[in-house]
Amino acid sequence: MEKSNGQRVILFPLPLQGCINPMLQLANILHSRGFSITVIHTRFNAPKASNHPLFTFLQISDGLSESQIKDDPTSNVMSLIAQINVNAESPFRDCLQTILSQESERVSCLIDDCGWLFTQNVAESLNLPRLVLSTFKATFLNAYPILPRIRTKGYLPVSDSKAEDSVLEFPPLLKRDLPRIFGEDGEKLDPFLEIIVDTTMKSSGLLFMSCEELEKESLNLAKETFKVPVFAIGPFHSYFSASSSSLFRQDETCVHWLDNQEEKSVLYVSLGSVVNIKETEFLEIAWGLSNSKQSFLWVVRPGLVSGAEWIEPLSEELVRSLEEKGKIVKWSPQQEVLAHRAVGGFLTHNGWNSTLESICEGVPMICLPGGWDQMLNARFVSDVWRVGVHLEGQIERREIEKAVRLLMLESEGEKIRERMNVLKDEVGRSVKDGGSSYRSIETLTNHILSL
Ligand SMILES: O=c1ccn([C@@H]2O[C@H](COP(=O)(O)OP(=O)(O)O[C@H]3O[C@H](CO)[C@@H](O)[C@H](O)[C@H]3O)[C@@H](O)[C@H]2O)c(=O)[nH]1
Repeated sequence: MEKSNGQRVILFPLPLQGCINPMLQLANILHSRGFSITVIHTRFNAPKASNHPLFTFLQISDGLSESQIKDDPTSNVMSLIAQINVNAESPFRDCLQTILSQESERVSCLIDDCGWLFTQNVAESLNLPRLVLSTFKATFLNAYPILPRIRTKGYLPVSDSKAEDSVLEFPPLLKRDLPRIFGEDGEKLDPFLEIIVDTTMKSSGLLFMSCEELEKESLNLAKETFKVPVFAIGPFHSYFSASSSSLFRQDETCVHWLDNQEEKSVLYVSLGSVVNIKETEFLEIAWGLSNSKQSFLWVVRPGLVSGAEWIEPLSEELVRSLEEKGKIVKWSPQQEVLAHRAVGGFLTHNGWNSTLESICEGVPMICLPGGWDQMLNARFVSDVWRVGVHLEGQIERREIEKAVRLLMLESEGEKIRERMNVLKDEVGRSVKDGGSSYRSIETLTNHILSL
């Protein structure tokens, strides 16, 4: 850490793994620039304070009952976040007020997730500047003001003949991606989107875990759309690993298992912390992996398969065949896995963190997005950067086997890998001394000090 600058920043992540990881990376970045850090967090999905001894952690009530928390909370993330957004406002205000009245250091600002709906009002009422962290790609947040229009424009439902058409308002999205962005009750999103756009425009700045090398135009557009200073400060994964903020116990045995595998021979498979799949889809993935005859490390998060505790839908015969070439774990130290010399591909749901981590480690992808921003990230991976193969939603054993073999064995896979190495180097330069994100962090530091 640089010498303390005598100022404190308060951070407030949304209680989801994909939002906690970038917020704690931001905490590390700011701490290295001399800021003291306080993290306010809910009881649900509380980060492990003991992994971050340099920061102060304060827990507030989220108003969720024990049964709500036990009852697979990821099964409806939207409704969960909506509830916490109501329940946590008053405890958050009390907590912030107490910090401001007791803190000996100057509190320069609050930085919280764009998914919090009440924080801008609370911060304003306490005269505290607020900055917003988007844990999505800038291109996706830029679409928030126009998503309601796209939904009602007549693109939905999407006919087969139009599925491959581009969504002109939202490139590089294809019309076939839209149903999985809006889900069944897309109109319910509108009020949230409106509040997020409004509160972001009232904020003192907008941060992205991204860099100019990945999305210069979108970052410029974000400045125009939200009319606030924009800082692209990532991806800092190689400096501050996301592993330290893992909410689940990471199975370290998979790293020892990887140690015994050949260079770039293993496909890593993980669908992140939120996506749920049907049992039939789970079995298709299992057969696809088994039939591909490639080695794999597969994260099956308890709760991933709807209606199942873990891997019980797999027959003994299928487990035996899977174990010949692969290993299944409940949760992995993902960054360490992606950085391992034995890993040669990543079958992913394209959450923004997983997508960035894969790029940082130069691992080409097979895209199986579940919904929301993942649809857009997957299009960038397959159609724009061309560093992955898109399954186009076909969770079907032959398609999976074909994609795995293409990526891991064929010359087309080799070309994808070469492009990924180029992208990895470009993105890697952004966070090095003098790179675009490095400079953006300097500007951000000065901005915070000037608030
Ligand atoms: O076995 C595992 C699997 C994942 N991870 C980590 O968990 C995070 C997962 O984040 P992400 O890839 O973004 O996926 P989600 O957990 O699904 O993230 C949610 O939040 C993201 C950021 O807002 C969005 O991009 C996603 O669509 C949304 O589902 C990453 O840092 C991974 O390294 C592990 O440590 N071990």
